[in-house]
Amino acid sequence: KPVSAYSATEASEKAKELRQTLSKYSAAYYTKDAPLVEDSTYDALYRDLQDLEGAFPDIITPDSPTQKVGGDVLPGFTKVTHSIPMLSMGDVFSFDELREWDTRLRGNTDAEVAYSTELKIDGLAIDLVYEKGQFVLGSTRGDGNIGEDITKNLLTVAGIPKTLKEPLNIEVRGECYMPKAAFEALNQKRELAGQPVFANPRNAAAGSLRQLDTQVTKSRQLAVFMYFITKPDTLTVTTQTQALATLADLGFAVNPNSRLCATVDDVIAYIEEKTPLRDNLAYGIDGVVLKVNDLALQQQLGNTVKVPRWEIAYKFPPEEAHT
Ligand SMILES: NC(=O)c1cnc(N)c2cc(Br)sc12
Repeated sequence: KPVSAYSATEASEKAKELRQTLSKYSAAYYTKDAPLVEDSTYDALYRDLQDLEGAFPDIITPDSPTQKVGGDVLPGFTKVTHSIPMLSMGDVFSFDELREWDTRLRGNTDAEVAYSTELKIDGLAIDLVYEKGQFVLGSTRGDGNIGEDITKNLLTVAGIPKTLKEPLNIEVRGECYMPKAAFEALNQKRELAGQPVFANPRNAAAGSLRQLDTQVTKSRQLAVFMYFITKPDTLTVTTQTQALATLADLGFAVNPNSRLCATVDDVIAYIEEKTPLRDNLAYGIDGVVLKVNDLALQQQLGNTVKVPRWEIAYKFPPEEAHT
């Protein structure tokens, strides 16, 4: 029955039952040679638990299979070890924090600092590998080092060329998302079919991509915005703005709202300009990303244990609950 039909108590009981069932199934899957159920059954129950937890966050328990560190790799998917870790990103929640971050960064280098300022798409990170211009491997972020092979599913997603305009060996990263209109239509359909609805477009995109049934993925109208080339030295790309232009030239969907900002004041002006447009965008965004534009300087600044020093996400205040 739809998640919206559950009372908090029922949701908590149903979640407990799902956790027990899922851990029984995954124990059998990983320890015994014969799984107890089809992957698709496991995935469906896993998603039901995710949907319930999405609608009733306080029923989430630390031992829930959905809470494994860094997003566990679902059974049924081949694992992919990323060539370069897919790090997450630090974030700030106010202009004052953003200015502090900018001051600290400028204190770390004598070089000129300019920022490529980009919208933070509310989807899930993906990695795409091309060999001689052919798309050969697509994967999720997973825990940052090991993700899931979702190549077949990504072949159904708009904005991902199967063949590049040049026979390049290249690896690119971006965000896969479900457009708001597709999200609304999907939830209406699920509601009518008595299936649990998705809590938000990001969950819907994740659930649609991490599907073992590619036909389901194909039906979900997913799209991407690409924003990162992991091996730019194979190209004459030395800045992030050039990387974005190159991605577009190669046939990838690139978000049109990026801007080169010379100072943090320019970034704040960009944020103030873009924030009111948020509700009119065809896709969800949850903030703005600043990246040091010069790629050599990014390397020089490096990463902390968890996140790069050369980029930060300014997160929008949580949107008032949609009625
Ligand atoms: N434009 C960007 O760099 C960008 C956009 N949307 C996102 N969700 C993310 C996440 C990381 Br990590 S970077 C980035």
